[in-house]
Amino acid sequence: MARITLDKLAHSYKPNPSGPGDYALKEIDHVWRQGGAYALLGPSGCGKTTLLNIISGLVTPTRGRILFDDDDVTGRPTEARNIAQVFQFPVVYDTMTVRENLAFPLKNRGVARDVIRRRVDEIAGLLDLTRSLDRKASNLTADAKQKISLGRGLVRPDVAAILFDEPLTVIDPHLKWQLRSTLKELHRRLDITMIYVTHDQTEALTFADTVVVMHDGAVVQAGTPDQLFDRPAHTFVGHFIGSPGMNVLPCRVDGALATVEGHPVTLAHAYPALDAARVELGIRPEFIRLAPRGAGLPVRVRRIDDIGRARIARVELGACALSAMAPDGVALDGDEASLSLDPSRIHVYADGRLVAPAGAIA
Ligand SMILES: Nc1ncnc2c1ncn2[C@@H]1O[C@H](COP(=O)(O)OP(=O)(O)OP(=O)(O)O)[C@@H](O)[C@H]1O
Repeated sequence: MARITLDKLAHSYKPNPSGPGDYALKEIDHVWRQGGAYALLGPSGCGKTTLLNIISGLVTPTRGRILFDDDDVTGRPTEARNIAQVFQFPVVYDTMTVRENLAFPLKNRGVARDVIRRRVDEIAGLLDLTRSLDRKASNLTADAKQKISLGRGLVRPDVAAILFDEPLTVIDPHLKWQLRSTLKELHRRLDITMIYVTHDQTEALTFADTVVVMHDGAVVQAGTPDQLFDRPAHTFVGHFIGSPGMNVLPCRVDGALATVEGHPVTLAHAYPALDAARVELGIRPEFIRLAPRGAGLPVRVRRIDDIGRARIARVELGACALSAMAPDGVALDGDEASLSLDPSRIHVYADGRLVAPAGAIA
């Protein structure tokens, strides 16, 4: 069990990187606390697997260090790092029984037989594999095989961390929900640092206490699911998290007044003068209400989507497309309507980064 520190870590797959564009991972400083349940979330190609491979020792970083507690493991191979890994696709020994597969990592380390039996029974119970324990792994479904892989990752109680790389990819959709809850429960019981890589926000938000969001080779925010929703540190986070994501509207800001497409928008705070190429206002659809034409920002309604738990209006404010909540029973006259924005939920971004109001403590 360990705290994992990334110290000025950067990685390029090119032999002679010259600029930031040559780096799959830009410089990262981050601490994964002992016992934390983390998700590493981001779109395809943002550098998640590269970072995971650096933590596990499969890739040696171009620059920087990786520490397990105070121990510098940067140059050490995977076998010397005491890490368990679960990959996208099952890694099981087909000729062994499920019990033998689960016992393998413990047997390899000379753990006593009765301890192995107890631990294997416990993990099999948690993963609902008890009835299959004496069956050969070769005869099982892909779901069951991936559960064995999960079990092999979880069976050692002394690992520094368990790394999961999109572990539910092959799992049947109706089982995914159940397995995510099982993993969360296992994390509570086992007190092991877990890092779970995914591009799926639902998986990240249900599994993790802390979600680390990556974009274009950099960590743009690490926070609780609520923090990511309430105060996205970057427009990418606002847009990537949420369904639909945060609206991001080009604007001008002058003190406590923003101007969007020529219309004034009152802010809850005054902002300092912003010296940025791009100034934007961010607000989630949940904090914008659609109303019949009248007071508020004048918009044109393109369509209304019923997403089950709510109705989302897709509207245009001048050249800006945005989404807003359409309250039940709202009756519109033609396609013209108005929007009211909750000022306390509006954020201001300069070149993609969240700006603190004037006088606020960052
Ligand atoms: N072995 C490699 N050699 C060269 N470039 C690589 C290698 N592995 C990854 N890359 C590049 O590094 C960048 C980050 O890739 P990485 O696989 O870490 O992203 P990811 O977020 O895990 O994406 P995915 O979810 O698609 O696996 C991408 O531009 C990718 O093309």
